[in-house]
Amino acid sequence: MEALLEARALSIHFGGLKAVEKVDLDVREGEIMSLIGPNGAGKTTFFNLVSGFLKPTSGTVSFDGHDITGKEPYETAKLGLVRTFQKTNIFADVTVADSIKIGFSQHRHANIIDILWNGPVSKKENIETQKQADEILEFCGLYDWKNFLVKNIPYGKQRMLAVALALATSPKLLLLDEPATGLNPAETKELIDIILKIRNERKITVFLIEHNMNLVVSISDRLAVLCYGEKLTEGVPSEVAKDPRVIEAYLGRGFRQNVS
Ligand SMILES: Nc1ncnc2c1ncn2[C@@H]1O[C@H](COP(=O)(O)OP(=O)(O)OP(=O)(O)O)[C@@H](O)[C@H]1O
Repeated sequence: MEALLEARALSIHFGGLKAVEKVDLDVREGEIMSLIGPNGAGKTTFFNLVSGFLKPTSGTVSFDGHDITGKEPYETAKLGLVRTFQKTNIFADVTVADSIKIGFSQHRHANIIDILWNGPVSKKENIETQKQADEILEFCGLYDWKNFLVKNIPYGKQRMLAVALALATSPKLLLLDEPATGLNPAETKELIDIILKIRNERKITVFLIEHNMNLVVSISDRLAVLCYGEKLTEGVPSEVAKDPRVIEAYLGRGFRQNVS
């Protein structure tokens, strides 16, 4: 499998703090890869670096054959690298259906006159957008909530909406930052099924940060482990779980029990 995302010697220092230090990491096309590590290990900072929300102190990032080092988030998103955030950052006062339609708007071809007068290109696109929006809502288990205001749907559904919004942009690589945070067991199970479908049916590569070890181990093809900004190791979950350095990093956090 080819690497879709390649970080090489990627570093960022905040004053004296080496938040990410010389990390080499590949995410291969078609895989589900997880980035794990104790609190403060540098996981979110690493996501911010590869998605353009932070500029590296040194090192490079390439995505789908493009050097994206230091590029802005909208530029990486245009190339197909799209992320969600730990906290939901979605519009609260629009309906679920409308927020998804906003996600599709970047793909429209109708010009402004055509849109204002609902001309033939706009009409066709509206029908198409409606169809695609319904399909994504169905895919993410949100169809029954489509006419609710975002602020009135359960928290777990808001988290799924963030995933649906990212999917609406047709990404090649989806970065999910702690998608299971705050979800109950039933919602977590639903999330696992949806992540697997995103990769298996939509063929989208998934790279996630997650503290829920049962989730990580059950869906990931490979794991990379960060600790104090450095990559400790990477590999298939069963191997990583046996690595003494990983056990040491997680000592007292129940990592081994969760994966055996
Ligand atoms: N903008 C910033 N300025 C200064 N320090 C920062 C900044 N962003 C992150 N840090 C520090 O960098 C380190 C790594 O933080 P980061 O949030 O990436 O860790 P994490 O592995 O995602 O942690 P968690 O699992 O708790 O979310 C922490 O010590 C954090 O305080």
